[in-house]
Amino acid sequence: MSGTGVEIRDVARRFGPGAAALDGVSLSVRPGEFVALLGPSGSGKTTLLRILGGLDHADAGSVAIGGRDMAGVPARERGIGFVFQSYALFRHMDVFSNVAFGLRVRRRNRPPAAEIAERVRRLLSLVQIPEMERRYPDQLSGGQRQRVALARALAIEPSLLLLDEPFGALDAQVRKDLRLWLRGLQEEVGITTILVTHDQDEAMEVADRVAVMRAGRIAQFGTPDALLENPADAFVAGFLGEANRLLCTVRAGVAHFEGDALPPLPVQAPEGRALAFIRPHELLARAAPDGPFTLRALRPAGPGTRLVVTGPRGSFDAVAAPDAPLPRRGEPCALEAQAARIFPA
Ligand SMILES: Nc1ncnc2c1ncn2[C@@H]1O[C@H](COP(=O)(O)OP(=O)(O)OP(=O)(O)O)[C@@H](O)[C@H]1O
Repeated sequence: MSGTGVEIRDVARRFGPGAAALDGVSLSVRPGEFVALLGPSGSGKTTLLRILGGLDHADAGSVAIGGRDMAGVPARERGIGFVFQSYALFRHMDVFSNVAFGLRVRRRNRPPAAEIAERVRRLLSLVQIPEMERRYPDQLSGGQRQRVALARALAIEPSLLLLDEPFGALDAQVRKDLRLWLRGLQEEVGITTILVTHDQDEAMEVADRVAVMRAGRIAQFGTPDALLENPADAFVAGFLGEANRLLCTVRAGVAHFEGDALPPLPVQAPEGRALAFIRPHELLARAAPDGPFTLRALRPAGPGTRLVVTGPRGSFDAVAAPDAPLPRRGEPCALEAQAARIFPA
């Protein structure tokens, strides 16, 4: 198995008179890359995945997989493996038959039965459930079912794997284990993978690059680090990671915070009213007898303690200044921003 590149150019899709589900989306995915489509509900993630898979069509624009234009190419001829959250296994078939299904129904290039059996067993051991081939789906846990769904998707040796919230129904710890395992598996087989999720931890943890979607467009496409460090706009800055928001005015390269809540901060931003996004680790709190804030909570207590402080302009997540003693609950304190991302308000 090896991955192919995917080229999406100016794809648009509209389902009715309202806003477009996709409004001019372009994205280049490299062979073997793991890309996450991340965005709020209704931003167009699933629609884009369905168009890639040939389950829906674009009204405009083009999709090429492995350099081949997909216009008019039916889903089953695209060489794509799918795993959807709701993509139930065939309940009347055991695990072996579920995984073998895509090979057995082939009209052309159907491998002989012995080869199918060998391939199915290899896949079941790859997804680490070799001993379950005679079980039926309702005799499996949710995580085991998703592994079978993955084995079934991989059985046809696709060059592209499309995953739509594959772990959505699982509890938090199983989700975490399975996504790390999936990333390892993806590296092992080298298959180009596109994962739809609305869980930013999931996207940031497994993907080489993340496409943040908003209202049918790609707000930003980049590595997890680049998105956190250099968000393209206020939406991405607010959507990814935690951030305190404060209004400010930028004058001569210095941000002056509303109500002088924090000391002025040198910034590189256009003049005028702006919204500052300050990550908790960039906001230092220290005890100050006449400080405008009050320490309300420490969470969790112990190493890496985060502080919650409140003041006239709401509540902020901060960390204790390293050069000062940890403030006590109820004590007045002052805040200082070490860095901020600034966007016009
Ligand atoms: N078959 C359809 N008919 C009408 N509208 C649709 C259809 N499919 C999607 N839409 C609309 O297109 C927009 C994008 O939907 P899509 O399912 O792609 O979003 P999403 O980002 O995957 O959301 P979620 O995270 O909730 O699954 C939404 O406004 C949705 O209501």
